[in-house]
Amino acid sequence: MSRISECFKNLQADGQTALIPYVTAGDPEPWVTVPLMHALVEAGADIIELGVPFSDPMSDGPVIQKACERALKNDVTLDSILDMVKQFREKNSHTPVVLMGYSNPLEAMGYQKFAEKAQVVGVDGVLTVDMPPEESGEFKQLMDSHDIDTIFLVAPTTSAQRMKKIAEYAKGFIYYVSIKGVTGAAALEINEVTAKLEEIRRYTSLPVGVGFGIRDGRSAAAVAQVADAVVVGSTLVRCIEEHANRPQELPAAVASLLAEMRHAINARDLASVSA
Ligand SMILES: O=P(O)(O)OC[C@@H](O)[C@@H](O)c1c[nH]c2ccccc12
Repeated sequence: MSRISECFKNLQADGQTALIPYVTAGDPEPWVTVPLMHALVEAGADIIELGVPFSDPMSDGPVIQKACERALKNDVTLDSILDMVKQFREKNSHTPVVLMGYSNPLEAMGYQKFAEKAQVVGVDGVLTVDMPPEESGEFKQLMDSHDIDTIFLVAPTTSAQRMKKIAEYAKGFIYYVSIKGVTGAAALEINEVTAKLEEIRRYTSLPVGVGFGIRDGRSAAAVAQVADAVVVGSTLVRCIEEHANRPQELPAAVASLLAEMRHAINARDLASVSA
């Protein structure tokens, strides 16, 4: 069983929801990423979504776009990111790491080489925003044969027919993008999300995570009531931006934001158990 499936299985057994922070690798400086990942785990992260910075991140809003720019200015490459995962694994063998980004950097390395390296350093999943499952053939096969889960996005506009296709191709979990638009946009609408998750679950028994528009403990706790995982990106990345010129303080500051969300989710979980 993959590290991701194992993680969800354990959480579900305890009636808990996964908390998945997104951070861009190498932002604001390469050395920060590994200590930040450890701090996030300590603050309650169950899975880490590590962004591979890209020069043209078309699904990302200004906050994550700027994070990509900061990281790229430091010459962060896919190779150096794989090295960060390797370093992270020296002290953490249980927290799944999902590489999240656009297909271009993976293509540039070559899918075969990427699959081999990613498996060796301990990457558990990949989410390539601009690669729809129908076009993922060779890539997906390589990920499968190297035990790396392929995670795909479902959007509010995704048709039932495409949901079926995505459910066929997805491994690990399915990522439901709660709102149309880019990362860091408006707040999500919980009733709409609830209805959509019901629909997605008709097609898959995989866990379903929700991201986009989760900004605080309240929205995290609300989503946790209906989703298997809560993904938080821009709120954390904004905190990284604010600490860009005092990076020593950054891991603790970002971790404390995440810890607030963890507490809010747990409080709700407990309330619903006793209700
Ligand atoms: O930033 P938000 O609104 O909290 O949403 C999570 C999101 O940042 C993260 O999962 C992500 C970063 N880049 C993406 C591109 C597409 C889909 C998702 C993402």
